[in-house]
Amino acid sequence: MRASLLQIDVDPGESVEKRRARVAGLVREEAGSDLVVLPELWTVGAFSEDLWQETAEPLDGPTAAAVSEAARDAGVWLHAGSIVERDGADLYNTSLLFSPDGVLRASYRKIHRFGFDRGEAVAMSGGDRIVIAPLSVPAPAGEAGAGEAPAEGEASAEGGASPVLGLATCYDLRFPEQFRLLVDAGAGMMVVPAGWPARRRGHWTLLARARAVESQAYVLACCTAGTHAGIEQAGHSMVVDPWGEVLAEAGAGEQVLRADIDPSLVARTRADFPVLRDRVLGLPAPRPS
Ligand SMILES: O=C(O)CCC(=O)C(=O)O
Repeated sequence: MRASLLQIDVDPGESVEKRRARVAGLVREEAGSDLVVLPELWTVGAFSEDLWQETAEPLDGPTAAAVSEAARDAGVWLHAGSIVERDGADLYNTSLLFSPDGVLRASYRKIHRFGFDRGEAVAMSGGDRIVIAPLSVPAPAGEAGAGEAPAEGEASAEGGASPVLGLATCYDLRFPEQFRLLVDAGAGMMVVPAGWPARRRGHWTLLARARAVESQAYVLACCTAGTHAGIEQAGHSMVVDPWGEVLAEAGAGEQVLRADIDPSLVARTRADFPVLRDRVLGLPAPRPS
């Protein structure tokens, strides 16, 4: 299957409305891809907290409307990055996943809020549940044949695939326990939209690979580019395979990053090098010495 990561420049000189329309156009240009991924808070910026209240929207707000239409026009699965979601008095950093018919199939509220005692950590509420979402990707033209439904995460008898996505957002990448829960829930392809600062780019690329190796899963890590609210963004979106190999890596600026992915590699890696099987769970706490 083909994945396209859209590393969007969140330029403060471009209005939210203009960027929404521009990005919807970029999604349409990815017709032929199977999964398109957008970064975290690409409409307003992951550090533009002064804009969050006025631009917050419900799950069926203007951003969802624009990108679901684009997903339908392009016929792609779309992980639309995240929006500032308003739910009553609360704001959440919420990711949205649309199927190729434009229907919202999953949403995920970022669990770990960044900023310590500032920014997102105080302005937003945190999610309280992990989210996985199965995808079904058709076989490329000419490879279709009669067959059974595919096992999760594996190639189907029709030549299609049904990877299970595990959803996480930016700062979540620092918390391996969340990824272990996603693995246990059946995920084999972690999708991580981000607005990660350039100052810690080394952590971003290292942690994306670490989560792939320890989860024996694909990691699709899609960051923003440019500078907003005075914070230069890391860019360097990556597609990492279950062995930790970087299949594709973007530069620092706005870019469309494409990679061909074989979802069946997840099951094969886990069978050939079955490290997840050797986990020792439920160890007692250390005794005081
Ligand atoms: O963990 C980091 O260094 C960056 C996290 C971040 O920028 C975010 O979650 O928005």
